[in-house]
Amino acid sequence: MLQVRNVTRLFGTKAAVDNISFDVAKSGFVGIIGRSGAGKSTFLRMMNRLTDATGGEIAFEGRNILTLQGADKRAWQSQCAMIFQQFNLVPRMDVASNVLHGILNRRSTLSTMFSFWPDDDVLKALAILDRLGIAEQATKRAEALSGGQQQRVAIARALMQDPKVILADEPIASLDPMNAQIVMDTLRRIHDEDRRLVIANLHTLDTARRYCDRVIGMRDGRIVFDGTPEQLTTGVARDIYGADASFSENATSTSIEALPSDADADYARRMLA
Ligand SMILES: Nc1ncnc2c1ncn2[C@@H]1O[C@H](COP(=O)(O)OP(=O)(O)OP(=O)(O)O)[C@@H](O)[C@H]1O
Repeated sequence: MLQVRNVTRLFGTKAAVDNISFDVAKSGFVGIIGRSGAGKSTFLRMMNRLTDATGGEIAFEGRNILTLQGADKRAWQSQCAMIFQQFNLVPRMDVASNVLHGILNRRSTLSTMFSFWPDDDVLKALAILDRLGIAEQATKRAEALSGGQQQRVAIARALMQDPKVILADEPIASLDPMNAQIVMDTLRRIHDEDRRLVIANLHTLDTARRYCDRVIGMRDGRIVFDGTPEQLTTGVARDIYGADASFSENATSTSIEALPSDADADYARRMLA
């Protein structure tokens, strides 16, 4: 399904992503972990063509998406939806319109300028909101919703594109544990029910273990681990994070069961800074 071959992204002389390769044979839920600056976001941004690669190839269903231009590139970006840490909604716009914006580039500028959306599109947006349990929020301004609800609106906007791939860049990093769980459950359900490939950058180990079929660990732009959640032991995690013996699992936890102690929270701040 996906072949990543020797992909590199340089910023000046520094390699943010350094010659990485991996395959995804069939649709799965893949987590990418690593400390801040490891290259996780840069990789997702290259996949979505928000950032150009310096070298390498990313083939999706046999086609190198790194060389696509113009309409082909836009079509790929529509098949490969992206969800961001900060939701990226239009705060003053109502929730349904935010969701409809997922297909903005498929509709004429004039009709979208006057907020004229075909009934079928509106019904589809409402059905997606209903599926994600937030249909009753459809007419509210996005800014009036909680963080967890806003992220579900962002997921709904992504689903509006009917994407084959969902890229989530630290989707729960701004959320409290309860909302983080709701958002991760939502992403997992979308994968399970629709078989869409999900690749999520995650900053917490317990989330990666709990939700992913496969975890890729990045450090200094390179892949230093690629395995199952079971293989992601504390020792392995210590290597990925470049941490010493004082490394604490709870320091990277957002689970409700494992809220960090003050000491762990302090440690986490230092690790993730
Ligand atoms: N536009 C840019 N210009 C220069 N350097 C950049 C740019 N974007 C990223 N970098 C650098 O590339 C490296 C990888 O950054 P990236 O954001 O991909 O890491 P990350 O693992 O996603 O970390 P974080 O979780 O903090 O976003 C970092 O050293 C970062 O400073």
